[in-house]
Amino acid sequence: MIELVDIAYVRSGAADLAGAVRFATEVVGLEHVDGGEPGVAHLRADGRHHCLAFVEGASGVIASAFTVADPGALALAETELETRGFAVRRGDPDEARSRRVGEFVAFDDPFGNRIELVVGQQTLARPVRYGRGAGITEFGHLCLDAPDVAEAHRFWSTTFNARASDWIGDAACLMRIDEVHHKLAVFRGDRPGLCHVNFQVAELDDVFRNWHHLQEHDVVIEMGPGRHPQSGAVFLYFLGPEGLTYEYSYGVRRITDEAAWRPRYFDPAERGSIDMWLGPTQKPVTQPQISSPQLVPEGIHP
Ligand SMILES: CC(C)c1ccc(C(=O)O)c(O)c1O
Ligand SMILES: [Fe+2]
Repeated sequence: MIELVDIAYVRSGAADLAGAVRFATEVVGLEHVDGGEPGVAHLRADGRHHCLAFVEGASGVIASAFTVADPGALALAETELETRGFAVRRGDPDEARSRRVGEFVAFDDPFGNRIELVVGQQTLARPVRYGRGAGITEFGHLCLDAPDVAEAHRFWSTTFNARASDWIGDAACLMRIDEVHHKLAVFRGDRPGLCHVNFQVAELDDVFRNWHHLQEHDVVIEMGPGRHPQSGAVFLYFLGPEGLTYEYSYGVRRITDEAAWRPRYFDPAERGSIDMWLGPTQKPVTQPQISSPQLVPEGIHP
């Protein structure tokens, strides 16, 4: 079994790179870390060098990345995935540099979501220079689409150390890799893609201040403010450029007594199963996976 230590980043294609960066900084509140790399923009939320990278090109998610402990663990993960029949590709040094990691490997999950496993993700020592005072404290979780959520859970919990924290019937599974209620979620969707990226905020007030800010900037609010009964977090989902859905949330549960926790099964048909405040709910817009069937380096897709 491969041990995921943390989430690392999401890498997304942006047809309008400047527009995607403007939104991520001025509206969402992330920092643009100027790496002097033409066509690539890195956005920072916490100690990580970046948790979101936009790459100029077709819109769509390129990869979602997780950290493993060290180069030895990465080599073992590579072998383990190959043994399980996955095609695995080692990133080359230029690609690793662009991701600000020491090494990485890429593979597709059984549903076609491109996943990268990384080691040596760069940390920046200086405080984050947030684009605005949204109250962001950290990159909270990422949510992928898959047509069969139970099968996705089986994959993530047998190949990796992900554990189901809660289920929303066959519509979604929220999985933890540490004490945080979930750092990975899977939502039922016909095609592979990124359902949303989540940023935690410091205070309940931040969620509501951000709600007003988004409305003043004519941003499409997809859901919320509301409260998820699963993590207990107060949430707000909104749609950014390039079809990327962002979520702010405050107050996510921590599961500190691992042995005592039992996943709960919420009925998606019950009003309140997604929002305890009974607001209107809908599936967030998914950013489709850019198809790269051959696991070849970026830029040389046939
Ligand atoms: C609607 C999605 C899958 C969802 C459900 C619950 C939580 C939570 O408990 O925090 C989320 O963050 C979600 O994204
Ligand atoms: Fe979420």
